[in-house]
Amino acid sequence: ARQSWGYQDHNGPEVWHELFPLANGDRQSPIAIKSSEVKYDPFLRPLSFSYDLTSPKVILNCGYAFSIECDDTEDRSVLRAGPLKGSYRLRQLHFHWGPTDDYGSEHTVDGLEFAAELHVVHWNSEKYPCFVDAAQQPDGLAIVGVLVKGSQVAFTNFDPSSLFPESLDYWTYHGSLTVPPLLESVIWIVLRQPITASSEQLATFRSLLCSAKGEPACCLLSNCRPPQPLRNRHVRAFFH
Ligand SMILES: CCOC(=O)CCc1ccc(S(N)(=O)=O)cc1
Ligand SMILES: [Zn+2]
Repeated sequence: ARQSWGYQDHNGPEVWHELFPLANGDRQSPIAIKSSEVKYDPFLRPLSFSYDLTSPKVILNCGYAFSIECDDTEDRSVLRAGPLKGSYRLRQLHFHWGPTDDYGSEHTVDGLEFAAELHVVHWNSEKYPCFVDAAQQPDGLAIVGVLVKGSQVAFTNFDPSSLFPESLDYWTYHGSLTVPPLLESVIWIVLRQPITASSEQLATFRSLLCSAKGEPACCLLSNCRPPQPLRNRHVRAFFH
């Protein structure tokens, strides 16, 4: 089916509310993180993850990005601890980027926009039977956001933690999917330290097509949603 929404003027983030009223919800993502306004929470624990190299199955164009889809029929690749209660099962990972290396991340830090952003998506497999059910619940999903800045980088394996920076310091807040259906079911864990990608890698992101087969080729030059109102939310920091 043709995508009802996208990132162009006629179907982009500014008009998503017409089809998805949750766009104006009270826990939307991404947000602009202001490090002076975050609050250190001593009860937050370090992140704990264990990823099985055989979990990733396919890489595909999901319309709003390219995503690496994982086998989530059993608890082989999970994220635990951090701000979470229980364990969250790896579902997929994907990136967001912009039309140039100057911006493209979804979360911003102190007004700083990064070249891109990696999202590693997990669902609460202790409380819910599947991803789609979990995606409807306020504590259903846990997504690790990794900021990507432009430059040279080498990474060689599928293990998502190979894309994590050396420091696992993070901010956390309650938010939503950043693309329709914009479900407000996400506990966001945004790592403070960015990773790096080369300009060529970022240009390759932009070569992904958002047009359907047989249609004139149209490149997905940008797939980042701007920051949304914080409303009545606090961002907590794992680090001082
Ligand atoms: C219930 C069906 O919902 C989906 O398929 C959503 C998939 C989906 C997962 C995560 C994200 S993000 N950018 O917030 O990490 C967006 C979309
Ligand atoms: Zn995403």
